[in-house]
Amino acid sequence: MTTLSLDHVVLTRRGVAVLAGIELTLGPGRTAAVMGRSGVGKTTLLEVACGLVRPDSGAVVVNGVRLDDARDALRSRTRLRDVGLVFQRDELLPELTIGENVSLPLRLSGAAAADSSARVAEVLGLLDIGDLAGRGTDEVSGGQLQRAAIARALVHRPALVLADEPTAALDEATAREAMALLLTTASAEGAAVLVVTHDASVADMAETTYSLSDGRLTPRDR
Ligand SMILES: Nc1ncnc2c1ncn2[C@@H]1O[C@H](COP(=O)(O)OP(=O)(O)OP(=O)(O)O)[C@@H](O)[C@H]1O
Repeated sequence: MTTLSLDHVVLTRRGVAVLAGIELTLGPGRTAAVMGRSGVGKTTLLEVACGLVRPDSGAVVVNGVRLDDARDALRSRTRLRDVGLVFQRDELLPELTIGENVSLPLRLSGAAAADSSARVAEVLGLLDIGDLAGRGTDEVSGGQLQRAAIARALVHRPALVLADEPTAALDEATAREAMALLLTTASAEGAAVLVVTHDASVADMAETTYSLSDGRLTPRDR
């Protein structure tokens, strides 16, 4: 089954066709990156892919659920259950520990505390931050914080992980390390990954890379 399918997706904002016929499919465990200059529509593409924003036309299917014409409740449920999201920064809650932050998607989907803690420990271990569960978000490095954000995106075993400039706040070496961990851990768990970034060295770590311009995706040579 296809994990993410965007079929002729069109979205106009303020008279500009930000997405002008996007075609993209990703299967389980596959990874893709989208590059493009600032304001070209990369974040918008992710918002449409997770059902947060409805396109004007075209079909968006995530893990077998058609989102573009689904009711709000189904779009929210699908996003909670089937999608993991990673952003650039400032996304972990400072009043919770690293472990508590990572457990949130599980707790929100109703998992029992005991089941959650075993899975949280597992996924923190996969990202090599198993010893940081009890720390506050201000007691770890930027790279460790981003690993925790990746752990949180993966903890509920989503079919699809969407990442918006996930390494932009990190130095080059830490960025590559975090991106490699995101791609390998997600793929090993069978999740498809779509990353948007302006950083070619980060994008090139995905199996396929595209450029977004004038509302369209074109495969990028590398
Ligand atoms: N909620 C909104 N309402 C109207 N226009 C918006 C909205 N969000 C974004 N836009 C516009 O849509 C276009 C695409 O924005 P988007 O954030 O997707 O770009 P981006 O490629 O992610 O940019 P950056 O790399 O700077 O984050 C921009 O022209 C932006 O001003």
